[in-house]
Amino acid sequence: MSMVEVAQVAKKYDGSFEALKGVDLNIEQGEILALLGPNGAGKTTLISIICGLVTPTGGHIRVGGHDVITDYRETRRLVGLVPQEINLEPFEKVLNTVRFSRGLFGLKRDDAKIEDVLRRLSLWDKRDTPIRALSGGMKRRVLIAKALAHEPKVLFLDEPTAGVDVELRRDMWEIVADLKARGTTIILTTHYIEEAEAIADRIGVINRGRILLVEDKQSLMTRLGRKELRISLDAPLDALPPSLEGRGLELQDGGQMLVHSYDSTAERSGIARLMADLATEGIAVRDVATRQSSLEEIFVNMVHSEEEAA
Ligand SMILES: Nc1ncnc2c1ncn2[C@@H]1O[C@H](COP(=O)(O)OP(=O)(O)OP(=O)(O)O)[C@@H](O)[C@H]1O
Repeated sequence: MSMVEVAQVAKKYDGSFEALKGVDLNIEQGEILALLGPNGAGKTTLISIICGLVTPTGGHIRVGGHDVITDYRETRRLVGLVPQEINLEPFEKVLNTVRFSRGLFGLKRDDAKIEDVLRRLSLWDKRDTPIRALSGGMKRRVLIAKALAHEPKVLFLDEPTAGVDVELRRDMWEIVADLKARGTTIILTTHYIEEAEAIADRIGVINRGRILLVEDKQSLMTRLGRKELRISLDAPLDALPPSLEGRGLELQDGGQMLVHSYDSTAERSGIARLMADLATEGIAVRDVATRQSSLEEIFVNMVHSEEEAA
């Protein structure tokens, strides 16, 4: 059984604008899924629906096997949400803020649990500090602590590192890795492809209310990631010799660079034969380099071709 099951979920705002158009998504227990998508793609709407904060206009959602609408209380206890915006009470102290969040779920007070959460987020020393005296980064940690106070099984992070510095971003990634190690299922939305590349197990791409794909990160990068062999020539070529035509080769930089695109997963890349053919043609090679398309290029191409098709 998947931890989160989303089937044909649709959302129309104001009865007309379709923010989600039949989304299907399953998330397994203990995995980290990154939802990538441009502004307005529907990411926040989707996670708000799964958390039971926004009502869908169609479809079904189950968390831990419970329906989020008919079994609202049960599913609400299973999920924790770290929102995009900082919505904390400025004069409240850190410890009380987090303790209060646990109380909201009707759980009895458990100071040992709260201490554990605060320590894991490096907030224990700040427990008596009022929120307004914390740095922006510390406030983000408090948001995570609040979301973890009732020990949820599934944690949603809505753009956890938007606008934070590099150091805090890396700290956040460590916090997420630690949660995963403890068995928490994590769904995060992000604009940062680097973030998805660094921490996700699977990647979902969403655009204009539709999921374009959901795939294991590694296989996505190998499947869509073309590789290029860039051969710098001793002397520029005006044109490809006829023996090298029709093999996916391209001359660049005024004929100084020969570019061979190939599928890095194929059994034979054709590189050895190409180098031999260059020697036969008397074409001297100065240098060779390879480059692989990043997840960023894959993503931009995918969203771009969908926009063109629309
Ligand atoms: N309460 C609302 N009423 C009307 N339209 C809304 C509402 N909330 C969101 N929308 C619209 O639905 C679309 C999807 O918004 P959503 O916030 O889910 O996107 P997102 O992918 O999270 O974007 P971002 O990355 O900018 O946060 C947008 O066009 C947005 O304007």
